Amino acid sequence: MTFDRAIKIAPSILAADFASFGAECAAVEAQGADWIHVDVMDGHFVPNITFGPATCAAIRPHIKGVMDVHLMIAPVDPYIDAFADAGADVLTAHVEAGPHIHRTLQAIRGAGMKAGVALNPGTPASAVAELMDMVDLICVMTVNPGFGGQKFIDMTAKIKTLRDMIGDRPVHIEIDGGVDPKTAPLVAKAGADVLVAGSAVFRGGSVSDPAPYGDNIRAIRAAATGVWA
Ligand SMILES: O=C(CO)[C@H](O)[C@H](O)COP(=O)(O)O
Repeated sequence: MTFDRAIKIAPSILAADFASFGAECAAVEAQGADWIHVDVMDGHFVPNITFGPATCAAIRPHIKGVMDVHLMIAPVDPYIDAFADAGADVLTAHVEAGPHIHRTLQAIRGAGMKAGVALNPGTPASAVAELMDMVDLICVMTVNPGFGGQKFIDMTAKIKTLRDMIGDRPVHIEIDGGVDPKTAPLVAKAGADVLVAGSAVFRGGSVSDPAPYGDNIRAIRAAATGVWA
C-alpha cells in the first residue's frame, strides 16, 4: 500500500447484501471503489453485531485492492493476529476501546498491517495527540458507531485540527458515517482523503445490476475532488 492524498472511496459492506459479500465486494471494486471497508461489531462496544475474522478471510479472495477493517469491538488485542491472518491491509481500533491503545497500535503494525485509530463523535482530537507517529490512518466517526444509514454529524473542526496535528506525516484521515455527495465536499475540504460510504454507494444497485454503484461512487468522488487545497 503506497500513501497518497487523492480522494479514495471505501464502500462499507454493512450496506451490502449480507448473503453475497464476495460478489458485492467484486462488484463495487469493478465499479470504481478504491478500498473495501469492513465493519466488525461485537454487540458490546457498539449495540450491534456483524461479523468477524472468518468473514474477512472469506471475502479476501474477492477483493483485489485494500481491505480496510474497522473494529468496533472491545477488547481488541486478542483478535489482532486473526485479522492479520484474514488478510486485512488496514486494521483500525477505537481509541475508546481500552486503556492501552498505544500497545494495540504497536501490535497491529507488528502483525504487518497498517494501523488505524478511530474517534467517536464525542472524543476530541487531543485523544490521539501522542499517537501521531504510530498511525497510518485516523478514522473520524461522523455518526455514533453501530449502524449504517444515520444522519451525518459535522466533525469538520475536528478534521482540520487532526490534519494540522498530522503535519507532513503520511497519515490518512478517513471519514465514516453519513457520507454522500452533499457531505463529502465538507469533509474533503477539511482534510479528509478516505471516504467511507455505505448507504450512498449501495443504494439503487445490486450484484446483478451494479451500474448504480458506479454512478454513486463517481458522484461522491466528483463532489469531493479538488476541494482540498
Ligand atoms: O461504521 C459504520 C457504522 O458504525 C458504517 O461504516 C457507517 O455508518 C457507514 O454507513 P453509512 O454510509 O450508511 O452511514
